[in-house]
Amino acid sequence: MERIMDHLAHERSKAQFSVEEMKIIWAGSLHAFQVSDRIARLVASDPGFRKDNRAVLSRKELFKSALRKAAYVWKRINELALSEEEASWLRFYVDELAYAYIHWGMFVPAIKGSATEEQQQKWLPLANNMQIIGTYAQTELGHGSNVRGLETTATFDQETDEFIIHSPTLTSSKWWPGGLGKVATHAVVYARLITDGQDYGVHGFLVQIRSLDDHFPLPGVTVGDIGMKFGSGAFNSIDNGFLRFNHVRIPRNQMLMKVSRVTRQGKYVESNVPKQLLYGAMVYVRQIIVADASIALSRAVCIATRYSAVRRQFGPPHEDENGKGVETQVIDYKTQQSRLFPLLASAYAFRFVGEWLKWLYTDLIQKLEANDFSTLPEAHACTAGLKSLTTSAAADGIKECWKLCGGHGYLSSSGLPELYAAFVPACTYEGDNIVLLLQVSRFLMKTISQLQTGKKPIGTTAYMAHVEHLIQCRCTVQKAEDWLNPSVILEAFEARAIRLSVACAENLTKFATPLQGFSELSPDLVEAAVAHCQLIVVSKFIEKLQQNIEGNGVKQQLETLCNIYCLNLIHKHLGDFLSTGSISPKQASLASDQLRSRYSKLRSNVIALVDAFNYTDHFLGSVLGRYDGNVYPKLYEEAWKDPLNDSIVPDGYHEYIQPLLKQQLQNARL
Ligand SMILES: CC/C=C\C/C=C\C/C=C\C/C=C\C/C=C\C/C=C\CC/C=C/C(=O)SCCNC(=O)CCNC(=O)[C@H](O)C(C)(C)COP(=O)(O)OP(=O)(O)OC[C@H]1O[C@@H](n2cnc3c(N)ncnc32)[C@H](O)[C@@H]1OP(=O)(O)O
Ligand SMILES: Cc1cc2nc3c(=O)[nH]c(=O)nc-3n(C[C@H](O)[C@H](O)[C@H](O)COP(=O)(O)OP(=O)(O)OC[C@H]3O[C@@H](n4cnc5c(N)ncnc54)[C@H](O)[C@@H]3O)c2cc1C
Repeated sequence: MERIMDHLAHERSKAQFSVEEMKIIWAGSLHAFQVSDRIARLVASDPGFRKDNRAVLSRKELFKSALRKAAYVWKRINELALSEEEASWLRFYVDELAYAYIHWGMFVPAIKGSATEEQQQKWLPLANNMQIIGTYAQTELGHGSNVRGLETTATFDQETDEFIIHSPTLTSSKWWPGGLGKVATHAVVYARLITDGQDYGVHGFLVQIRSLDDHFPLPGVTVGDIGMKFGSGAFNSIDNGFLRFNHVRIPRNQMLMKVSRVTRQGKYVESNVPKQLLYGAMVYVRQIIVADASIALSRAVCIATRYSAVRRQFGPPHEDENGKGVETQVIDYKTQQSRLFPLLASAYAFRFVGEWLKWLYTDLIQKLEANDFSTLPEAHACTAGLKSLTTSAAADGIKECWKLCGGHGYLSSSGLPELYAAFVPACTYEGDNIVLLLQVSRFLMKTISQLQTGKKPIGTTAYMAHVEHLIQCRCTVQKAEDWLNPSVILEAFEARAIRLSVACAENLTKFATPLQGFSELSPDLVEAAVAHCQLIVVSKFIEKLQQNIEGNGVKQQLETLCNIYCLNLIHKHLGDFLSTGSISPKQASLASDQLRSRYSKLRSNVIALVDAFNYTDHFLGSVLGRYDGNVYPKLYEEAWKDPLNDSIVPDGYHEYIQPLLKQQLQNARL
């Protein structure tokens, strides 16, 4: 036991940089680090936030436990008079999916984004004080991705000055909204607005669905939970629900009227803001999900890295730091490094691109407030594309981390199965990842077509202004070290991205209609969108390194991580880089050489690099990822805690095992 604890300490002593300074870089600022660190410790030390029994609870127990925690969170927020920032850290570290995620993450933002000032003044105080609990009811049984296909209707009745909300078909039942099944009192419901006999498409409406006195559904409302979801624990603590309306009436002023409104006379009036703002809550949540992706991936990487340093298998006998003969740490196998280190690098890359995306979103909001809508298309493309790219990579990465931990990774106590089950739906919710990439490709094709009109591409598409150069340039790498030059990397990624996009644009012209072309070429368009999004991540990582980064050795570690992130992408997408002529086969081979050498350079720092995430053992929730590396005794201890071990002889022995054994014995005697 002692040896293993010493082992991680030895790993930490090998770090070539200041972990404390890296913690600040990871957190984003000294202030963010201090607040999050304080709240993380507060949560970890409070028995009310225990979560180690989650996997063995039944659905009902799990749900009730999540309700209890959500109420306790609210109590602590008020008792401690936490600021909004501290409160969101508290919810984050409690790490229990519950209705509050949707209430704060979608219901409140939808009101802020789509309601008029007057409506906000009425509804936001109620929501902010949790006098009402809200959900976001968009998706239906029959349509999720195709928002324009939603069937729920909101028909204006001029006589009573009300909207009648109705579910005309089974497929129009709302299906999936979190917190809807058993908790929410109100919902932002997306429905087709019909007035004067005309259908004006999907709009948002604020609808009360349960009584604030006895919690029963209001007349005309049928509501319930949609059932168990994948994995133990994970999303089963939350009540994703179904909802049907039978001619439910709401006052006219509960239509969210920032984008358009209906007058007392039933006239539909558009405001001067773009219709797409109706989808504003999705833009907001997608940028949050990019930050979630870096957190979920970094959690998994932290577990797999610490465990890989503790675990030993095979190998020529080594001497450890105390001169004892030991087997090889699995982290020293090159295959383990080539699977794990790119994931560590990705966690950092996603953190930085998430930080940038948050800036982009804040900038968008400021512009929208000044009636400047010019950056909305780019913000939509970036949030959609990066949400897709980072969640797909993080979900795959978590699964890889579990396999990197061998058999023990499959145990609930490793924390990895639940993390995977909780995160994998991020590839679907807030927009299916493929559907979102197709949105990005649409944006790219539009940008390319506008190049011919002389319109200058801006922001993340600014590189497209150099299309002529990027289409014909040749990569200058001649030796492996050349791959350490950021401008060489950047140009290779820009060349690959634009060549894939231009090829799609040219091929699209060969079809009878753009629609047909888009449909036939959609796999290629998705690849072009991925290339563009990877370029954004790469360029934001490189930009981060150009900032003033303090701390002993910190910048050097980030440079190595950036190199690994980029070179591994080249390695994984070699087909793209070679087929577009962005690099040559010889240069690809030099990139692989450089990648291997970066792994060796990173090796002694990896434990410190995951320590820099500053995750408490409570938050990690993993025996394999414990800070002290004391894995085996704790695994044994955890095993004893399983309810099956409550009794020596299992329940069912007398009914099913003993008679069987006796029968066999009798048969043998006959
Ligand atoms: C127990 C816990 C244990 C452990 C925990 C451990 C770990 C936890 C780990 C992770 C979990 C972490 C966090 C979880 C937190 C919260 C999660 C909780 C719940 C999830 C909540 C989910 C909510 C939802 O899913 S809500 C529903 C979302 N739905 C969608 O996203 C639908 C997707 N579809 C669309 O967006 C659209 O329909 C469309 C695909 C865009 C197509 O629409 P349409 O046909 O109308 O559009 P066009 O293509 O014609 O485009 C028209 C035009 O508009 C532009 N456009 C489109 N969208 C937008 C937009 N959003 N903003 C701006 N502009 C937009 C488009 O580009 C076109 O423009 P042009 O005409 O110029 O081309
Ligand atoms: C855990 C979880 C929580 C959720 N929470 C909420 C919530 O709070 N509120 C809410 O309103 N919704 C919620 N949702 C619903 C979610 O937003 C939708 O499931 C999501 O938008 C995907 O839509 P879909 O299910 O209709 O998938 P579909 O669109 O039916 O996708 C099925 C398949 O078809 C493909 N596909 C679809 N369209 C195209 C196309 N045009 N081109 C190519 N391929 C296509 C997809 O790639 C996918 O492979 C939640 C979902 C989950 C899993």
